[in-house]
Amino acid sequence: MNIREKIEKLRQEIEYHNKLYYEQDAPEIQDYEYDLLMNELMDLENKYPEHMTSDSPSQRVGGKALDSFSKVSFRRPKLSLANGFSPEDLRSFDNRIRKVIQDYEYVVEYKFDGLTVVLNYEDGLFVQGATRGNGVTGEDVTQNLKTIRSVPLKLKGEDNLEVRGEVIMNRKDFQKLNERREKAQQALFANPRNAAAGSLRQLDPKIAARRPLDMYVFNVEEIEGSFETHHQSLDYLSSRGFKVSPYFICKNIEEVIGFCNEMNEKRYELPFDIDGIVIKIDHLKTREILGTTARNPRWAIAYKFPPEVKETKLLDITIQVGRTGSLTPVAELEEVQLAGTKVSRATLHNEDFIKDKDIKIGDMVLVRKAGEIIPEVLQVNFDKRTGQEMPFHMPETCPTCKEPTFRIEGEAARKCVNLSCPAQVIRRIAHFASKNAMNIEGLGGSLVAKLWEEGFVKDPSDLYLLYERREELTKLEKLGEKSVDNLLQSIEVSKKSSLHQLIFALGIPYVGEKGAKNLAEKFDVLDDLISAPKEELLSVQDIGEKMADEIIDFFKLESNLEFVEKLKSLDINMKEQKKDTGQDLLKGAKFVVTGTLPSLKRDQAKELIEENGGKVAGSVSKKTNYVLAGENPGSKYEKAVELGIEIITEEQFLSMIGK
Ligand SMILES: NC(=O)c1ccc[n+]([C@@H]2O[C@H](COP(=O)([O-])OP(=O)(O)OC[C@H]3O[C@@H](n4cnc5c(N)ncnc54)[C@H](O)[C@@H]3O)[C@@H](O)[C@H]2O)c1
Ligand SMILES: [Zn+2]
Repeated sequence: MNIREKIEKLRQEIEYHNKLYYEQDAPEIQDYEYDLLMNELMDLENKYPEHMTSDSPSQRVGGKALDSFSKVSFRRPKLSLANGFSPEDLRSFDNRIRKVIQDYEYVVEYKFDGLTVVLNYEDGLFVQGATRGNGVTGEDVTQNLKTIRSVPLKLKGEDNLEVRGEVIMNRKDFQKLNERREKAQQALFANPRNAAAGSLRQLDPKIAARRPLDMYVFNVEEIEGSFETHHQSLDYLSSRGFKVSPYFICKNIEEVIGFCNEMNEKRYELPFDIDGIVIKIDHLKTREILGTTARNPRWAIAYKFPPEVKETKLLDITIQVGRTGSLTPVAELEEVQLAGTKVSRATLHNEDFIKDKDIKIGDMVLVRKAGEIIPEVLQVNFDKRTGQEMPFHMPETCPTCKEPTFRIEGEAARKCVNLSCPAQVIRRIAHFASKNAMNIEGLGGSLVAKLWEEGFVKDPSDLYLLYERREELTKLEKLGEKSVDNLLQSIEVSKKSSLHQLIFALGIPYVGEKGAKNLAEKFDVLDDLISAPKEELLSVQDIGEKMADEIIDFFKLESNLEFVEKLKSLDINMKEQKKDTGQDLLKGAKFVVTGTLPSLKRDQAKELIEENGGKVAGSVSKKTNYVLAGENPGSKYEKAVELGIEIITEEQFLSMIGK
């Protein structure tokens, strides 16, 4: 790979994670790992400025504002902060400032791990609040913000001002919310930050109102009148009724570093998550002298805490059998507090990992919270070896079904290939019922295990016969009449799930949610997928060799085909319900809506476009077919003229769709 390709690959990887984090509030990797990727990119771009592009993720802030919300344009861009990861980083930040000025003080604040919002007040009344979006355009979440008790609706005073702050969820509230969701068998939030972001960006304010959100303000963005220092402005906000970020004044960078180290130890004593400390120049005139780059102010830096690592004893290694039969070794640990929660188990990935790291039972090991929920063992502390530790070997037979296990050439995992292995069957059924698969509410792992143990289900298709045994079910421990009826009801409803849900539910190895969607787009009925030759599979978006082979192997198995036939006989939907888009008058046409239309609200115009099979984009590009423009259309209009894209009025638009 040459440098340009390497940079491009990093950018794509970062864009992928940006989408998950900013648009879906569901990251796959830990922030720390993301920050490492971003740093690598910025280093390469610094070293090879000839490969710098203005659309690189290193040059932009945040994600994109979703179309489902009204947009808010900011008068001044909402910048991000430069990051530092070590005392050295902080000292070089300080040196850069010292080259320009010599006399200054720092204010340090917690770096709240939540979602940035910008609030506007007119004559002391809260009028509008928005997420940061991409820093230039945010999402209007005023209604949801109004449900947060720490957001003052009326200030003590009739100010016109704009403030910036962070919406967060306190850790205790987060735990309670997840407990409730677990009971209701709903997907859990990975951490308080995602829970806060997901809640604030709910389309239904009633749902947002039920989520325990909190907010801290940390900056005055605009105000009539002026302050000398940042900390005075915070005191002022406090006097106006805002809940303001606590701050501490530091005389020099060594004091700052001391504070960062102290807070790194004590961060979990706070009721909310912080992911670092923000260090800012206090004097506002000094800030002006230092100025900003495209992305960050030069007068501030965010010190990010390293992920917490703890040492503990590895008591034992047990084996978990997954849905596809993979055996995963699990570390059973002496309980430790890690990242604010109690941890007593961690993943050891596979047998190569254990061998490479020379991990033995009885070792003292270092553990870290990786990914989002599951902690991992990093390494052994060899200094503490006593010689009493026991080597570990993966079992030759499956711990659940006792059948022999195998390791396939080129794969890391040892597998139990017995398709009727109870551990696998239970996990397969739970997967089949899960939210993004057939979405059978109320049917989680523990209930599936119980149904299996009591002989109610042997494979997922048996779920659809449960109604015949309603009486028996109501006698099961902890399952009253009401919950049995609810369960049967949601099983019935699940029969109508879309084809892509069904494909995902089948649990074909490597075919995730996205793959299933792409497949369902290409093959309208399941039988077409089953009989598709490899070339045809390869022509589907994002389906590569490996996935194509897995799909073919899956449908080669007689038992899988029988399973599909059984589902058919039970009346399970096998077709993709294409959204009924009326007459498809605008099929595939890409629209951008701009300006104030004479009669339609922007959302209404969007709805009409989509109902008729068209697509709506937020910005004008070469791919745009029509720009629907009203009064005061602004820069999108100019762009359309520049690119020679057809500009239409509301009247013309309405006649296109026959109205
Ligand atoms: N895990 C992932 O996949 C993924 C993907 C994208 C981004 N991220 C994470 O998102 C972050 C990047 O987002 P970012 O652009 O918001 O930058 P940032 O987190 O590096 O820092 C800037 C933000 O800090 C916030 N902040 C909190 N307390 C503050 C205070 N007291 N004063 C000033 N600002 C304060 C503000 O919202 C500000 O926008 C990184 O932490 C990154 O790791 C993670
Ligand atoms: Zn087994």
